[in-house]
Amino acid sequence: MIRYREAIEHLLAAVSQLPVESCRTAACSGRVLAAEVRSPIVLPGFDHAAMDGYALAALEPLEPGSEHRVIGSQAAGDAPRDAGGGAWEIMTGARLPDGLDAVVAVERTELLETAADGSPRRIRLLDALSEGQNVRRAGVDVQAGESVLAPGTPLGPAQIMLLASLGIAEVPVVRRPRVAVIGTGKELITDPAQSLSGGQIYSSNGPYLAAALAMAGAEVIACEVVDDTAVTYADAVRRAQAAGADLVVSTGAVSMGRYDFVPEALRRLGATALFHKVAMRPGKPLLAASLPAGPLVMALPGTPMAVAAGLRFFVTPVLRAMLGQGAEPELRAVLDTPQQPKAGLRHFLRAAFHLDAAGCLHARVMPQQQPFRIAPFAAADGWVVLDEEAGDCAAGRVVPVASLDPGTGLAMRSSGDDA
Ligand SMILES: Nc1nc2c(c(=O)[nH]1)N[C@H]1C(S)=C(S)[C@@H](COP(=O)(O)OP(=O)(O)OC[C@H]3O[C@@H](n4cnc5c(N)ncnc54)[C@H](O)[C@@H]3O)O[C@H]1N2
Ligand code: MOO
Repeated sequence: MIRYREAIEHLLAAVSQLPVESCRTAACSGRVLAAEVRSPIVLPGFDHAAMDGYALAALEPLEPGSEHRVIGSQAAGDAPRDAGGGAWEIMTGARLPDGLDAVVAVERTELLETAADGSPRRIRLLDALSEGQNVRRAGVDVQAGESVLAPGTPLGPAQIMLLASLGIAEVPVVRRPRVAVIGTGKELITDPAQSLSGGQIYSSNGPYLAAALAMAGAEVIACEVVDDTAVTYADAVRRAQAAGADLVVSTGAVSMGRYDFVPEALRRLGATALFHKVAMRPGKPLLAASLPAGPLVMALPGTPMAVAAGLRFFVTPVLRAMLGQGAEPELRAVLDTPQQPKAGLRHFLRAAFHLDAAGCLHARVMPQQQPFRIAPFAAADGWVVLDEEAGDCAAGRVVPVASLDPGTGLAMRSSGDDA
């Protein structure tokens, strides 16, 4: 039985980054950037007004009470203009006429004279005005040629705003890992409209994995359930292979029972085992193997929390490697509930998080940690990880934590007041 770190090393040695493809900026949310993006233009593109008001030349600071003739009007979208020696009415976002360098907000002026059409002709300043006031200078946000996004960046709405503002229509992204999900067990019912009989249960691992894999950036190309035979399992793996899967994630049939045929089925397919059984709880019987012509197979134990821990702490790092991303940054929290983990095993525990008054993150390990229990998982905020040498953990110990799902930040649903 190997340890977690060693198992991850074996997995990462078996995968490499997937090919690069082009993606429309408008459609790139959830993708991972494959190459550095440099800006083709400056941002802002020209000196412009930050307020609706008047643009003036204020290299020599202007006195409160000074009066100025208004000779033109400039709105957002208007072409460059020469100031022509006077003040200009100006709107927020409008390009400053050449020769002007300061903007006074309209409410900080007194209107002395208007033209027949109602446009301002003469104004008085209520305050002093100096160069640069209420002006957004060209290039202060982004310089031309500046590196704005690094490879490996997950693209979301904020990055789309930046790319769109730079007029970048397409970006290089890493192809989504193609993942086939295979559930095993004749007890499983996949149609929620079907009523259960005898020892049947609704399959929850398939829908969970499909949702979690998508959040981790994968494309789920198949999600099926096979019965308890090595032949149907091997057929499903072959179908995944033919469909171009990079990864097969299966659940169940990897433990010690008479119907736990996955190791044998993979052997017969010519797969090379990377490891079987990891010193951890839950999910110990996890098996990983690689087929000669791909894909990598990660066979998670069927128990729902073994699937959840396997997805979060084994499949997610593999997908990150395929997407050209490094290891997830480690997060830590103060443990509120003392724990006595079994020595030599890594424990993945469901927990509720809250922030204390000082803004420090706390984790309360839920009392119901049995691996078959699904309800506490759906009520949890995330995971507490206790490593093999953690020993007895008193309250107050700082421990590693992780978000409940891959690809998300920490979220918490309680303020901690009820702690
Ligand atoms: N003699 C031993 N028995 C067991 C051991 C052991 O070391 N020696 N390990 C236990 C551990 S730990 C785990 S975890 C389970 C893993 O067993 P399998 O991977 O063989 O999984 P199954 O037996 O097929 O299923 C386990 C459990 O999960 C339910 N299940 C399966 N698939 C789904 C699904 N798609 N949706 C919802 N629930 C599912 C299944 O009905 C079983 O209840 O083995 C222990 N036994
Ligand atoms: O590792 Mo298993 O999920 O404890 O039952």
